[in-house]
Parts: sequence; C-alpha cells; structure tokens
Amino acid sequence: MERPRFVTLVPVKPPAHGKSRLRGLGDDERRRLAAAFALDTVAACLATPSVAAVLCVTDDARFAADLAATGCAVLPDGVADDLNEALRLAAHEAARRWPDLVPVAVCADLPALRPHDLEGALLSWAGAAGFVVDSDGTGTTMYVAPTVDFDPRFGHHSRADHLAAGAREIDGALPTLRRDVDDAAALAQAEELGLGIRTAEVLAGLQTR
Ligand SMILES: Nc1nc2c(ncn2[C@@H]2O[C@H](COP(=O)(O)OP(=O)(O)OP(=O)(O)O)[C@@H](O)[C@H]2O)c(=O)[nH]1
Ligand SMILES: C[C@H](OP(=O)(O)O)C(=O)O
Repeated sequence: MERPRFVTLVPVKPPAHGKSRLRGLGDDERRRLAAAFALDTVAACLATPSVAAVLCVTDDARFAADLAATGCAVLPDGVADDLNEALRLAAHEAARRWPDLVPVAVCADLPALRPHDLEGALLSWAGAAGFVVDSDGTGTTMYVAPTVDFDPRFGHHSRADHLAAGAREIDGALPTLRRDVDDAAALAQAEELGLGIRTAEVLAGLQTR
C-alpha cells in the first residue's frame, strides 16, 4: 500500500498576543520570539519527507507574509478565538486544495522541532484520529485524522480530551515534537534539544543586551 502524504496545518496566534506565559520579556521581545518559534516550526514541517504541503492559519496579515516567504500557504482563521474550529475549517480548505493529503495540525510553538521526529510520528500514525502528547504529559502538540474525522480538541488538558474523543496516542520518543514552549523553563529545555535557527538568532540577540 502507498504511504500517506500529509498537509500540516500550523495555527499561529498573532505573535503580538501569543506566548503570554513567557514572562520577563518586553512586548517586542516576546513578539519576536513567538514569531521565531513559528518560523522554525514551519521550516521543520517543510523539510519533513512525508509532508507535501504546509498551510499556516493566522489572523496576523503582516506575519502571514513572512510565513509565506518560507514556502508555505497561509489562511486567515475563519472564526475568532476558536483554535479548534479554525483548524477544522483549515482542514476542509486543505481537502479542497490537496484532496490526496491527510491533514495534521502541528502547534507553532515547537522551536526545537526536527523533521526526523515529525516524520517518525507520521510513520507511526495508525490511520484514525491520533495525537502526540506534549513533554509535560497533559497537552497536545500534534493531531492527525482523515478530513472526515478531523476534530481536534486542543486546549487545557487536551490529552484527556483527545483520549475521551477516541483519538489514540502516538508513541515514540519524539522529544523535539513534544517540547512545546510556553514558559522560560520549557524554552531552556528546547535549547538543550537544539533550537531552530530563527529562535537561536532572536535569543542570542536578547542575551547580548
Ligand atoms: N490561528 C490561531 N492559532 C492559535 C489560536 N490560539 C492559539 N493558537 C496557536 O495554537 C498553538 C497552541 O496555543 P498555545 O500553546 O496556547 O499558545 P499561545 O496562545 O501562543 O500561548 P499562551 O499565551 O501562553 O496561551 C500555538 O501555535 C498558537 O499560536 C487562535 O485563536 N488562532
Ligand atoms: C494548545 C494547548 O497548549 P497549551 O496552551 O496547553 O500549551 C494544548 O496542549 O492543547
């Protein structure tokens, strides 16, 4: 049987409002870091062999241009303040553009993400709704399902919500896919794993001040 190929849906909250738990930074520094996380996440998705397309979802029109410059497609949210509904709408748009690709949502706060880990998770996907638990053990960093079943439950304690909805955990070490960054401690752990080039650049700028 032919291996499935995927379109990654990457939701990006406008960087000026995202990553609010990264404390001790000025607004502009936090915005630049949130933007760099997203750009590094997208770069890793684009470099993943089973990923044939990347569709970012953001309501930040200016940042959309920066994302598009990396080679991905970009779509506005379609609904305000509802991450899961925005992802559902994006999955349907992806099915219209790329009917042969399976949609997979990947959070945009994975600055250490390596194509090897995303590829590993996609190769382990069993064919129904599946998800990857975050490093902290309660959240979700990736959700995949055929378009007709695509029903993500990102949010507080999303691991429990995904399990309750019948989705299956995708196993494997996958350290860089699991390490989402919400706060300074997680950023330090991502740094140990090895940051993407954009995040490393922004962080180096902050540290030399
Ligand atoms: N397009 C879009 N993306 C969102 C929305 N809410 C969250 N996201 C993205 O979904 C992913 C997971 O969200 P969170 O971990 O809560 O990130 P965040 O909202 O930037 O961070 P906090 O301010 O700490 O809540 C990140 O990639 C966010 O950018 C939304 O309403 N629309
Ligand atoms: C989106 C959410 O991320 P958190 O804000 O809990 O890191 C989740 O894990 O489903």
